[in-house]
Amino acid sequence: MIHVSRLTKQIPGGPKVLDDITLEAGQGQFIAVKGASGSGKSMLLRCLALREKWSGGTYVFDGTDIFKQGWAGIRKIRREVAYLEEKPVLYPNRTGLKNVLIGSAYQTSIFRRLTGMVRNDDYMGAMDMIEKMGLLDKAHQKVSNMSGGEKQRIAIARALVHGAKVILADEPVSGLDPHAADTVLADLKRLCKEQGLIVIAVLHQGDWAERFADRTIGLNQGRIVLDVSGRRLTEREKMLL
Ligand SMILES: Nc1ncnc2c1ncn2[C@@H]1O[C@H](COP(=O)(O)OP(=O)(O)OP(=O)(O)O)[C@@H](O)[C@H]1O
Repeated sequence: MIHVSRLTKQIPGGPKVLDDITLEAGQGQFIAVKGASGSGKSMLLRCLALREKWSGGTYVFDGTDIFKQGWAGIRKIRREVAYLEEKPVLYPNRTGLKNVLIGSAYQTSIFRRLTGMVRNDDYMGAMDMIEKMGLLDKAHQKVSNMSGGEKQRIAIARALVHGAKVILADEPVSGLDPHAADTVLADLKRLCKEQGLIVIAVLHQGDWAERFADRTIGLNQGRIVLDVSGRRLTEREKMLL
């Protein structure tokens, strides 16, 4: 469903930070990205989310050749590909439910943005998703009073309610305690299997990649040097990163 071919990112007047990346990801796959600091993990996710301009390459998503479609392609990515940062960007003084309902500007109709009105179906859809993320009792609590793991799960619920088919998560659990990290990753894995979601997550630390991912991709100096099914890396493979 995602087919990236020969993605290159050259910093103007600077180095090539992604070099000839070719990558496919199918529905229901949970892919971990590993690599040393500066290897290009965040840049890869940011390019897939179209938060960075590509210097070269083709990007086919869900059968659509994104760059050939102009704005329509960019809008498709904004709507269907969610980018989750380590500290999710939420409205701290609003409730979990409100945050899930709001969505991003690309996902919310102009009418709803102007009036703040919410259809009953949307309300129920948001509550269903919050329940799925195990946060029903926190739906009406302000996000500022939530833990890091709860905030991540609200951000995931928000992405899914607004139609995300892909979640790109940059170190989604690095600041969390082990139990909260496990909960977030287990939720993501379950959603992959239940909803055919594609998750691509930077999980460089610890053993999260081998415990939760179906596949691990390793980057070194902007190139893919490793692409293995979900298992522990051998000592030799770790040396490549
Ligand atoms: N705007 C920029 N201008 C110049 N260089 C940049 C820019 N953004 C990223 N880089 C460089 O691109 C390379 C890859 O950066 P990236 O943030 O993707 O690394 P990373 O693997 O995510 O690292 P970390 O694990 O430390 O977050 C780095 O060498 C970084 O310095």
